[in-house]
Amino acid sequence: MPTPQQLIQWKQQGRAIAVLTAWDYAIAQILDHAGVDVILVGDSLAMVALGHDTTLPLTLDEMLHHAKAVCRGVKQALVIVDLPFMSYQESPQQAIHSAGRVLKETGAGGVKLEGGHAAMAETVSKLVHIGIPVMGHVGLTPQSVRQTGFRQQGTSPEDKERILSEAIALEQAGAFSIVLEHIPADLAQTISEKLTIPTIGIGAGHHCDGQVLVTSDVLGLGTWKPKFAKSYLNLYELITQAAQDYCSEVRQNAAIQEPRQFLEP
Ligand SMILES: Nc1nc(=O)c2c([nH]1)NC[C@@H]1CN(c3ccc(C(=O)N[C@@H](CCC(=O)O)C(=O)O)cc3)CN21
Ligand SMILES: CC(C)C(=O)C(=O)O
Ligand SMILES: [Mg+2]
Repeated sequence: MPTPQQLIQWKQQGRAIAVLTAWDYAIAQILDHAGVDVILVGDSLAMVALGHDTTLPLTLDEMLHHAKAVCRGVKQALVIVDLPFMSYQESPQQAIHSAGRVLKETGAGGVKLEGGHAAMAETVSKLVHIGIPVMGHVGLTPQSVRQTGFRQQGTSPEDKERILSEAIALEQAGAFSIVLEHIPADLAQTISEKLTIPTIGIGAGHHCDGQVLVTSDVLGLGTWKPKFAKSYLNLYELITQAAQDYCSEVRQNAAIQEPRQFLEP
């Protein structure tokens, strides 16, 4: 199992970090056996597993329920859990309480939270001082969807400057890694070169130190995905075919059995 410290060493060695999301035991077990380095229990599960339109409705208790299931399926990978919207933004104390529950009640190795402004960097620093590994997340931060939509961030010079300074602040606060979501590739490259800790990109080009995708997008399981997400399989079609094959077999067998019932005394 890679430790947060090992991920920093992998960056120095130029070994790329492969991250995928999981929300239940079955998927987590397969990803772990497949050799995925880090399994993220992303709050995107609100959308891909629970059917919400955004990640905002997910509660900490719901996240703990999914994170426990994921951890039962993982033997090798490092498991990181997203802190849900409004389970950490109120105060560093609230963040400590929520991250503490994640580490106490699941087998996870750390938490991820969104944003890199001064107040969030202070929260990260307090979590790290307690001994809780923290992954940062800047660029498109879906918990701010009501402000930004799901649009690409870091397109204006001021925005680029702000996102770079947030990433630096998170590294200085002690984050062991940072997700860069939906920002231009040149900005992601600049940040990756400036930081000692590894960057994990999603829709942020090929110059990051690792990549993350939402597993339902990779598997082609959902009906909607971001334009930057690559599918390696079309599970939607495969499951449809299997379910239809099953239905016709059940109906065929029923058709064979039905006349017999009339023959029985
Ligand atoms: N299935 C799934 N995959 C994800 O990667 C993902 C989620 N869900 N849910 C949480 C966030 C939301 N993410 C998203 C969602 C949409 C776009 C996207 O396609 N943006 C378009 C349209 C933006 C708009 O609404 O105007 C773009 O052109 O940027 C990007 C990232 C990434 N995360
Ligand atoms: C896409 C990743 C980075 C995430 O935060 C999530 O799945 O919730
Ligand atoms: Mg998330």
